[in-house]
Amino acid sequence: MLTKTLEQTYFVIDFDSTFTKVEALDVLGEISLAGHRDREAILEKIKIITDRGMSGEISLSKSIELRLELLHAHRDHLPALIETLKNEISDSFQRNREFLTEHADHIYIVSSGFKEFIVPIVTSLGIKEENVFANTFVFDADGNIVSCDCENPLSTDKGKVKLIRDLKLEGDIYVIGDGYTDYEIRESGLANRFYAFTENVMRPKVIEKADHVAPSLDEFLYHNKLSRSQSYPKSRIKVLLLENVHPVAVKLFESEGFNVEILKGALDEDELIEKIRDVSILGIRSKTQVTSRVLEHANKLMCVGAFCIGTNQIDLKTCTEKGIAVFNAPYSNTRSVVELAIGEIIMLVRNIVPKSNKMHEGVWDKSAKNSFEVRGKKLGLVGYGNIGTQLSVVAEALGMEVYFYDIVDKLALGNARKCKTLDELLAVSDFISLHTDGRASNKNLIGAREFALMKEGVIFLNLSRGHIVDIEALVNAIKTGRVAGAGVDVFPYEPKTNNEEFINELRGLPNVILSPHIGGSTEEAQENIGNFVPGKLLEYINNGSTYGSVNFPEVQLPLLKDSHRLLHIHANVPGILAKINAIFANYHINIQGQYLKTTEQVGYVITDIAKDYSDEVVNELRNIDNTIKFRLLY
Ligand SMILES: NC(=O)C1=CN([C@@H]2O[C@H](COP(=O)(O)OP(=O)(O)OC[C@H]3O[C@@H](n4cnc5c(N)ncnc54)[C@H](O)[C@@H]3O)[C@@H](O)[C@H]2O)C=CC1
Ligand SMILES: O=C(O)CCC(=O)C(=O)O
Repeated sequence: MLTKTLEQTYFVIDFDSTFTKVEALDVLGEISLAGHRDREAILEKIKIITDRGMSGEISLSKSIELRLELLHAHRDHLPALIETLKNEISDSFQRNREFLTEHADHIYIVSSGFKEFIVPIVTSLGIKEENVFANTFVFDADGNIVSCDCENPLSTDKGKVKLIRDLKLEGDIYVIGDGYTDYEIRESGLANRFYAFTENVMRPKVIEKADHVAPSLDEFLYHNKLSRSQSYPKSRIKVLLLENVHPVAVKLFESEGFNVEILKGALDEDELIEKIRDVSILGIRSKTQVTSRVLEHANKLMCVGAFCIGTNQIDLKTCTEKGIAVFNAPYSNTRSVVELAIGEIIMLVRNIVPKSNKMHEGVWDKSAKNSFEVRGKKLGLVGYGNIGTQLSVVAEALGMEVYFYDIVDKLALGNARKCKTLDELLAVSDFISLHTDGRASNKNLIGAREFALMKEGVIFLNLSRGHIVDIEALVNAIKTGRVAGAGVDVFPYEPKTNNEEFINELRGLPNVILSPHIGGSTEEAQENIGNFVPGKLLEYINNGSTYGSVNFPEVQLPLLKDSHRLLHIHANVPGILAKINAIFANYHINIQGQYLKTTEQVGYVITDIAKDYSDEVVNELRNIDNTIKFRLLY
């Protein structure tokens, strides 16, 4: 539908840092200088020379000459170089092989690099060898690379201009490249447009001269309405990742070509309102509040990823009303919380923290008074979900008797005993650990009344959500000795960043372990979450699947193949599916696959159809009454 063949247009594409992610001579240096004692220093020099040449600071011929001198390269190094470059082809070129082969007659690779490595790389993606214009190495009798073919215009300044002039191409010329020498073709008047390619490097001097900036080949193809692998260039889709999510998540989005912004801390409501306007994918952890006010300004937002378990910080109802799918990571950090809880239970019942603090002050206080084993003691779990149940199993392995209370009827694991009421659990337990979710109605679930029901000298843990415990009541219970030790990881108010002071009445109390909401903060958990949540978000963006969403009708869709997928999100009112299908019938469109799932609030209809259909179909679908969001994928 969006394809257009530009019969008379030639695409002139640069190689280094455009077709590939890297500068090939830098890579050759890494290979040829392996084992050289000044390798790093020489490589740095080569990089500087490359950059100076690309940004037009020194002449091209000078840059080639200086680099070849430093390289000490040999013919035998070339196979390894080619192997490396094969893995370094720019992602958007890899994705758009179809464009490269379809337009092979009109695609020219013009580079001041060298044919010896360029030809094998570009021909592997369908470029014609006769359309590759580049330098060639000169070898000495022993196979050392000593120079380049001086007759070739591409080894001289303005060489690309000379070459294009000599080619006498009849038609429009669009140049795609990252370097100043690519822009020079446009400057000379020989090219109609110059696209500064920034997927791998950004050169301000080049960008300022460009007719258009292309963060990926998809953007170039989209701009020219050419056939492409992405219906909408991902470089135009902004991803905002807050609260220091694991770098693996950033990489996953970047390698798909998204425009990613990362911030270490959380943002407050007003700051987020400012940022959210042009954001399509938002990633947060537990601190960022995605309120209805924020969502009012989130006109482009398609999905939110909570890089944690809890989603109480997100206004899920408003997200659903606005057609924004929300995902979380329900299991990835549960083990980490369980291990911390077990560790704290033992530390608290042995009074280790006050003892350790005294030792640091030089006080040796050896005594068994008020120190106990956990074996045979009663552990009461409030909330028997993913964390509560795992803790139940591990605690039993330590010989503890487990009691639990959950508002939902849950299967007891091992020998754990179900309590009928919270009060019953509070009265029986030597240790109480909270593992409920953070729903609003759980606010102050544990307050003065509940502490009064607990055994004298109970050990109390909250690693779930801060608002579940009335802090003032906990402080009183500690001061009166009702609570002999407490482990608190979560607080009603938590600092937004590591630079903000932690202010709380629990500070300074004896035998109280305070931790900065790190129950789930282990390398393992964060890496797992960093893989899991982007996986869900990308499945939704790329394929429409909502499996695992916490607020959307869940569908696991087949991969899209040879068809276009139309995603229609609407308020769940009668008759929408009929209206959608009436439009397909009116336009004689054959449906290749259709899926419908609803929740109380919304309906989600996914329809796969053949590629040939008119724009009116899309317009009519978008305009059905009660439509919340419409998306097209191919
Ligand atoms: N400190 C940290 O870094 C972390 C904290 N968490 C928090 O831990 C909590 C538990 O997580 P999961 O076990 O994965 O959640 P989950 O959703 O699997 O389990 C929560 C359980 O609590 C029950 N529940 C809710 N309200 C209750 C109430 N008033 N009384 C009794 N039971 C109630 C639910 O029925 C459910 O079975 C959540 O609040 C989560 O946000 C999770 C991971 C890390
Ligand atoms: O690691 C975080 O930021 C939050 C962990 C948490 O509380 C959760 O997963 O619910």
